[in-house]
Amino acid sequence: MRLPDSQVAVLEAASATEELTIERLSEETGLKPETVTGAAFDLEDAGLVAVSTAETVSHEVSDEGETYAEAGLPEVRLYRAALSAGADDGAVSLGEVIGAADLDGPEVDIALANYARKGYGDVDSGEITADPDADPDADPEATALASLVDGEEPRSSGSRPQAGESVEASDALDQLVRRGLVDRRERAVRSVVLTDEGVTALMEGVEAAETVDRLTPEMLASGEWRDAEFADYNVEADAPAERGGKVHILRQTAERVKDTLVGMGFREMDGPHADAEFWINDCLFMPQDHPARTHWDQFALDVPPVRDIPEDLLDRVRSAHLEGVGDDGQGYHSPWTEEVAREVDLRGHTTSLSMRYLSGNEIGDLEPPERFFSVEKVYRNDTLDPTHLLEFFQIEGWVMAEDLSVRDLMGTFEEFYQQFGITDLQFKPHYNPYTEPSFELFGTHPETGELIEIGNSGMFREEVLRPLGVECDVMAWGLALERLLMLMYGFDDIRDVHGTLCDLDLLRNTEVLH
Ligand SMILES: N[C@@H](Cc1ccccc1)C(=O)O
Repeated sequence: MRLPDSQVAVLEAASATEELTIERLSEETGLKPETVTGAAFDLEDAGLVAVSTAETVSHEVSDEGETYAEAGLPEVRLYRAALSAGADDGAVSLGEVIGAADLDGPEVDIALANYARKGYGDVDSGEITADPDADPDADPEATALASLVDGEEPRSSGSRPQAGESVEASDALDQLVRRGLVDRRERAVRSVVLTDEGVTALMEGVEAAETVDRLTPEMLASGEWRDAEFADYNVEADAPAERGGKVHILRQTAERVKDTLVGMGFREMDGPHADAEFWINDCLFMPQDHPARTHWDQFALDVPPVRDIPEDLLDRVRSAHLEGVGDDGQGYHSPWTEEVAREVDLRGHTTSLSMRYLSGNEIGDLEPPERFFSVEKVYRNDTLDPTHLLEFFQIEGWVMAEDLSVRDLMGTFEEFYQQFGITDLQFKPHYNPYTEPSFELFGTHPETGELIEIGNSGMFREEVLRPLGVECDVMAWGLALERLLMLMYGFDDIRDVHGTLCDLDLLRNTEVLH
């Protein structure tokens, strides 16, 4: 890494374990404090050091304070002289004592102003008395002044006493400030510590760039700027990354899927997430004792049963289950009750929406040709693993037309997936209670090369279509949006995009192209 000299010097002088003040770094680098501060902030911008600021108060003895520290405070000198003159026994002449104390000019007023205040004695009508119990050696102001002159800070901050410091010492210091014997300075002390990145940079090696990256007041003052070679302004330098909010890639891809299907002439379906088992299962000719209907697979809700199921449709579906459809149709020889049909589950697939639309229940009776889709959430009580969550987005779709064949179904998938760059679809014969024939769809994972199941499909059977009142053919499917995403972006664990384990970099950096 190449950095301007001052930054290299500060980086090398800084510690990873101890915060060093600008002053200390200035001593160590031989650079001016302002230069160190500027370099420290630049290094902080680059993430190599952290700069912290503490407000501190310091005290400095003024010239007058220095004089008194040496000669004694005027009031103390007055007291000693008064004692020598016997003022502890009775009032003596003030003039004499002042002369003996060697006070002149303003010192006289200062001595008199502080003498009585500090309990050394009284001054009245040209005479002075001294309190024999007063102890000039213990004068708090003199003590505080002496320790400041010795370079000790009697206290560290503020005008209030700090822990471990007497009120007396704090008051004494305030008095000294008020008397102009001590100057109080409040300032911000900045400290610098290396960050992990800074340590890494040092280990990898930093070099001083020969060029100057900024004009400083010192360079202007010294004329050094005339010979300096200035670094080019680097418009490609890394700027701090700004991350705004972003629509989740799953949502973005869902939108793209919707656009694609709309482009293929489909209309969107909409409907309840919690629905009657009737729409989720019974219309689909799933026997009421079908394993996927148990609560192991679908989430059952403990809510009142659904009432508004069209009676005639209910009768036709019941009859399909019990007696079958058509002259040689066979129903299931298993029990079927309306109570079960009216129970409410979280939908395990959005084929419930297809049933609602195909039955004419949503937007009235439909005439072929028709195409509908939805990209919506479904819920299953699956065991969590890299390809299963308790909920996922299903791309539901169907085409209603005269004389449809499996070729139409395959051709539709090829056209759809091609728009997402997936051209190696494989079809496997499958079984669904509601479609015949049925196919599972597979795609190859771009990273692992594994075949991944991406959907399920088929031609709805008579037992489904006749009770719904549909006379022509309907081909249909349910595809997993998350699996499509896996093939598009190459991640191999669904939990990378969903939930607490999600891969934030993947979510931040993946571009969904429309
Ligand atoms: N409902 C099926 C998908 C599907 C829909 C329509 C016809 C065929 C299959 C599933 O969830 O897997």
